[in-house]
Amino acid sequence: MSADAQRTEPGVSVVRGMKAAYALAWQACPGMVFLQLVMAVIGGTAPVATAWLTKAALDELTAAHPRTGALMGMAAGIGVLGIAMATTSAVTTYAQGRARRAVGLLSQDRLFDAVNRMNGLARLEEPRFHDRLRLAQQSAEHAPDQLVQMGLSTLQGTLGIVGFLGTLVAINPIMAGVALAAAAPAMIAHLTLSRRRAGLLWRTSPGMRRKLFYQMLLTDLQAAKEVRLFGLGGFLHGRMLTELRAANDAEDRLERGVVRVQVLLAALGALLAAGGLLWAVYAAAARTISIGDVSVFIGALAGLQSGLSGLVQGIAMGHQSALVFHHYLTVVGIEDDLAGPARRRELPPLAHSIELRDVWFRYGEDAPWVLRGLNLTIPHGTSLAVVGLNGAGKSTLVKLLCRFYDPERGAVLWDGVDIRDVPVAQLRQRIGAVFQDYMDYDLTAAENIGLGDVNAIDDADRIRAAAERAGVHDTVERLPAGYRTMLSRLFHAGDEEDGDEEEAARTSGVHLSGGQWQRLALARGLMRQGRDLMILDEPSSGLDAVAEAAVHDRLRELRTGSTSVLVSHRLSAVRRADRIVVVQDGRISESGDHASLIASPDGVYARLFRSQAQGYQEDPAADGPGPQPGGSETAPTTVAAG
Ligand SMILES: Nc1ncnc2c1ncn2[C@@H]1O[C@H](COP(=O)(O)OP(=O)(O)OP(=O)(O)O)[C@@H](O)[C@H]1O
Repeated sequence: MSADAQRTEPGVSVVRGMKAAYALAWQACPGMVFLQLVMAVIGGTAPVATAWLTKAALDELTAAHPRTGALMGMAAGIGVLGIAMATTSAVTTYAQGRARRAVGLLSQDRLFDAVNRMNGLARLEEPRFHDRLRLAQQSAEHAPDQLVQMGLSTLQGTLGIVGFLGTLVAINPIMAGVALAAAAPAMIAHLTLSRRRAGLLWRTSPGMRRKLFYQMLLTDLQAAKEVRLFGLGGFLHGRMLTELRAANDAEDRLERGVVRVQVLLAALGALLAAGGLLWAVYAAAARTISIGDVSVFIGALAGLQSGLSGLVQGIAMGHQSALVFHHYLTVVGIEDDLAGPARRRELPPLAHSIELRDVWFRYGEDAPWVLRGLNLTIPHGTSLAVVGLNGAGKSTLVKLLCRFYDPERGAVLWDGVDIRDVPVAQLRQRIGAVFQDYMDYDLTAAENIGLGDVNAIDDADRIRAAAERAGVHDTVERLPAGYRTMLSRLFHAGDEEDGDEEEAARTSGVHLSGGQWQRLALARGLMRQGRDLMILDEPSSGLDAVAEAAVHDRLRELRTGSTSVLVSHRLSAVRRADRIVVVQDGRISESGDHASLIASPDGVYARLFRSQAQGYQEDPAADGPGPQPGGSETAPTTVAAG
């Protein structure tokens, strides 16, 4: 086995995995697990009883004076056992299906409960976490069921094996010992292979996620424009196949090893069976055993061999499932990526100020510092605007205010209380926000707004008021079904089973423009109006000039007297904030109101303001002599949108 395959599963406890999977199955559906247990006992004992009854019947038949009554009884017994064995399979399949569905539901519930328990963003940014989550999802669906099946087939197999083994020992103990010993190498080989398979799943997981990513790009509506215009289809398709081929190659290599092992084991089993048959024929000819003995011996040897082989394969499969189930257990047991409070405190309604005190932050131990000892105070009831060049750290500052990450050094204080000491949910209850990278939800227009305060998702008046404040009410009203319109071309509104296709067509398939989506996001943020802190990170970048001016006028009214942070590159939007700060080199480099900042001509703010203002002034070159003859060959025609 490659060292890598071993390395992928450090410290995995198979026993722990099995125990947890059994507990999960039992909690999800005890009745069906018990039914499977009963069926396993019947399935394990019936073949042995059939073999013995067959022997007795054959011996009776070859006896000097066969008793008809006894023979009929034995034949009836064999028939009943046959019916029992035939029906167990159907009942087991039913019980298995119900248990699998119940386990799937419970395990997915626990898995996503654990994902929701993570309050920060850091873990979701770890590729390895996504690899683990993918395997956790897969194994949550299958592993408990596979482990239950393994347990039951082990029980069933063991019962059969004990019966057949006892039979063989009675007739030929040496043959029994040999058959048993032959199972040991098979067990070792299968366990090794199952460990390698689990290791392979872990190692190919990044590639399989990349494959899913390329697949998603090939079918995603949002990506479709670039994919088609830049002709990326073939490129992405090729990359997808490369990932798939790499995973297939690794699997093929493993399967070649598996086939070698299986051929060897099958040859060993056939040799053993042939040896047993030869011995039985020889012994019967020599009259040391009866014809019935030959029958039961052959049946018992075949039964023992197939029982042992099934047992070994079942254990190996369970072993592999337990190894993969380890990913599920890891995710379910995962700790919040934000540290718990050193001393828990309640968060008071904001009365004085929010302060970032000597905040140092970077996105990873090897990543460069984004904030380097930043100090900033946001007094209660004032509006603050944050400006700076791309990558200066403005959005990072906002993310620290929402406690999506904790500073590496320094603290964020809310009326003097370190926000690490209060429950995260309490902090976020007090904050309203519109993010730069807001979401477009494939839901109805009302839901897209109502999600801003999920408790009020059915409150039509509040949703409408938020839409009006964001200047999107008229747009929504004009949609085919108003606020009930589904903003998606991927899903229908409501239940398709209702059969109201006309209504479905009316409420589905509407797609908004970029600016309209942004105003919906703004309305969503405004559902939380009246919270202690309002954060607006580029809330108007996609709006047309008229809408932007109108939105900012409204936002200014809303922000008056409340505490707000506005991040924007549009300096026309920030100029009326109570205070403007410039983030540069991880610190606040300038601070003041518009007039005082513009008065320092060499300052970053003044330079940014001048360059934006110049952009709106007349461009002398535009009034020049116009295109020269032949110039159209070199000058491309451009169409600007947005
Ligand atoms: N999740 C992240 N993981 C790693 N680095 C990040 C992450 N988010 C941002 N960064 C880095 O942190 C720095 C600051 O990013 P941030 O988004 O805060 O800048 P910004 O001032 O808001 O920029 P912009 O004006 O372009 O929106 C950038 O160098 C960026 O590459």
